[in-house]
Amino acid sequence: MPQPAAHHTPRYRSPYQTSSAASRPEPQSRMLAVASRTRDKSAPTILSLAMPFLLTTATGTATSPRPLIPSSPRRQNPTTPHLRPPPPARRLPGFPAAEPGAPFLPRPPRRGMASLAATAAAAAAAEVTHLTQRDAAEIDEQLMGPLGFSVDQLMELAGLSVAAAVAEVYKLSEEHTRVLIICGPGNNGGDGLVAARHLYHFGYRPSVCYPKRTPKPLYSGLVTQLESLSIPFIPAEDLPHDLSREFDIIVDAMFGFSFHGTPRPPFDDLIQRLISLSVIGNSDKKPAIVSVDIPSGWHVEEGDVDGGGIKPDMLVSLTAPKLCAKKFTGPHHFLGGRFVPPPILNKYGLKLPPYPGTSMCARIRKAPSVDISSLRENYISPELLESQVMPDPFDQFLRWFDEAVTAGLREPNAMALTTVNREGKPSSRMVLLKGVDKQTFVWYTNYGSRKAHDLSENPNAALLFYWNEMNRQVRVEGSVEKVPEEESEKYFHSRPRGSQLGAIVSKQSTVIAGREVLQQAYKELEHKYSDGSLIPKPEYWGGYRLTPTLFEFWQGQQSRLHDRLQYSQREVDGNTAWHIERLSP
Ligand SMILES: NC(=O)C1=CN([C@@H]2O[C@H](COP(=O)(O)OP(=O)(O)OC[C@H]3O[C@@H](n4cnc5c(N)ncnc54)[C@H](O)[C@@H]3O)[C@@H](O)[C@H]2O)[C@H](O)CC1
Ligand SMILES: [K+]
Repeated sequence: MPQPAAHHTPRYRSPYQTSSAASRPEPQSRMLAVASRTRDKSAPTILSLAMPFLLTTATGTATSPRPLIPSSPRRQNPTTPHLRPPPPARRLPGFPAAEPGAPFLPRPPRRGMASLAATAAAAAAAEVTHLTQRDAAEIDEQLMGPLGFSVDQLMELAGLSVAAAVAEVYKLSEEHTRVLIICGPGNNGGDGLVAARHLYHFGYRPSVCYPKRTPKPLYSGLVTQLESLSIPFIPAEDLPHDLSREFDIIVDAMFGFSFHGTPRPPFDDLIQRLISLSVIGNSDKKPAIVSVDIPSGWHVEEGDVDGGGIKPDMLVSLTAPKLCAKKFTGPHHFLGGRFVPPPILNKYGLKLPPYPGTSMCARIRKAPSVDISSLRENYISPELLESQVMPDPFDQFLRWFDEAVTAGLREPNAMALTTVNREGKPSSRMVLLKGVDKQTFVWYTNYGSRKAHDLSENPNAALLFYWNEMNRQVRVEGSVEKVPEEESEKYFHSRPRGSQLGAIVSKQSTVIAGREVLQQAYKELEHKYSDGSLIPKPEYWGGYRLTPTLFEFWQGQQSRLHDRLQYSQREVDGNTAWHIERLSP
C-alpha cells in the first residue's frame, strides 16, 4: 500500500473545514438516513416513506473508458409491446366474457419498483374487493374445477406468497430468523406447511406446530418435505412456555375461510396463547404475528366480534381479502395468491391491487407511517480491511462494481452526481455511469442542462454510488471535462433509437407547458426518421468525464462501526500515488 509523504498537504479539503463560497466550491455527497426533525423540534418527524437521502455540501476545486454492463437495463420504451394490456381471456362456460381493459383487470405496473407499486396499492386500497365466506369457497371450487387448477398448485402459490410477504416485511436479520408456523387441519394449515419450506430456503429457521395432521397424500408429502430439511415439528403441548423468547415471528395458519363457530382443542388454547402475546405489555420483545388469510378464530365475515381475538401484526389475504379483513387494523396487510385468472376477476368484479414486478405478494394498505428517527438498519457485512483492498481505487471500484452486477442489483451504474455553481450552490441528480477506465468516470447528458451549466462554471463534481443491498457506498470526487466529440458521437449512435429521439426532444432543464409538448415532438421525429435513417446527434448532447482525486469505500457494519477507506492522492518522490487511510465512521 503506498504510504504518504509526511510533509504532504492534501489536495482535498476535509469535510470538517468550513466552506469558502468565494473560491470554487467542491461538492461532497454522502448517504444519510433522515434522523433530524424538520420544524417542531419537540415533536418527532413522521413521514410515511423511509428513504436514505443524499446530503450534498460544497466547500471552497483520456483514454477510451470501459463500457459498463452493455446489456444493462435501459429505461422502458413506452411503446414496448409487453406493456400493452393483456388480450381478452377466452370465455369459459359459466363465466362472463372478459371485457378488454375492464377497470378491475390488474395491469402490470409499468416498472417493477416496489415503491411505485406500493403507492398504486395504497391508492387502490379503499376500493379493494372483500369476499363473503360463500364467494371465497365458490371461487376456490371454480379454480379447482372448470379453471383447471389443482389444490397442490394453489396451495404452493399461496404458501409462497405468505413466505414472500413475511420476508418483505420482516427481512432476514438477527432479529428476524426464528419462525414458528402453527398449522391447522385444513388448507390454511397446508399453506402454512408450504410457507415453512419457502422460509427455510429464504434463510429463516422455521419450526412447525401441526397438531391435527390430515392423512392425505398432499399433506403427508408436505410434512415429508419439511422433515427432509430437518425442520422441527413441535407438539402443541411441548411448545415453550414463553413463545417470545424462542420465536421472532409466529405464522398463524390454523384456520382460513372455512372456519365456523368457536375453535375446538387444541386450537382454542393455541389461539389463546397468541392472544396473550398481543395483550401482555412485554413490547420489548414480542414476536410478530402473521395470519394467513384470516386471523384464526375471527368470524370470516364479521371479524373479531367481541374484540378479544388475535391481533395480528400482519395479514396475508389470499386470492382476495375476506370481509373480516376490513376489521384488520395491524400495520401490514398483503395480498397473495397471484393466480386469479380474468374469468374470476370478471365474474366477481374483483378489484385487487397490482402485484409489483414479479413479486408474489402485493401490499394492500400503505406501509405504516414511521418515526424517521427510529429507522435504523443494523448492517451485517464482511469486514473491509486495508489489507484486502486493491492499491488502486479504480481496481477496487471495478471489483465492487462487478460484485454489484453479479449480485443482480438493479442499475448498479446509477450514481448521484453533485455539481456546484459559481455561487457555491450545490445540486444533485441521478445519472447512469456509462464508462470507467483507470483514469476517469464517464456519463452522457445534455450540455444545456443545469449540471452542464454548473460544470461550465465550476468543474468540480462528486459522484456517489449506493448499493443498498450490499451495504456499500462509494464516493468519488474530482474534476470534470467534456469527452471528445467523436466519443459522444459514437456513444449516441449506440443508444436505442427511442433514446436518441428523446435526447433531441428534450431541451433539458427548461420549463415546458406540459407532457404533450414532448409527446408531440417525439411523434414528429419518429415519423421523420421512420425510414431507419441515421439520427444525427444534437450538438447540445454529449459526455463528461470525471478524473478523481478522492475515493471513499464505505461498508456498513454492526453498531454503526462502519468501514470507511479513503484513497487520496499524494506526491511521493515526484510521482502521484494513491494513499489509503481509514476514516472513523
Ligand atoms: N382459493 C384460495 O383462496 C385458496 C386458499 N387456500 C387456503 O385454504 C383456506 C381454506 O381452506 P379449507 O380447507 O377450506 O378451510 P380451513 O383451512 O379454513 O379449515 C378447515 C378445517 O378446519 C376445521 N374447522 C372449522 N371450524 C373449526 C372450529 N371451530 N374448530 C376446530 N376446527 C374447525 C374444519 O373441520 C376443517 O378441517 C383458505 O383460507 C386459504 O388459506 C388454498 O391453500 C389455496 C387456494
Ligand atoms: K389463519
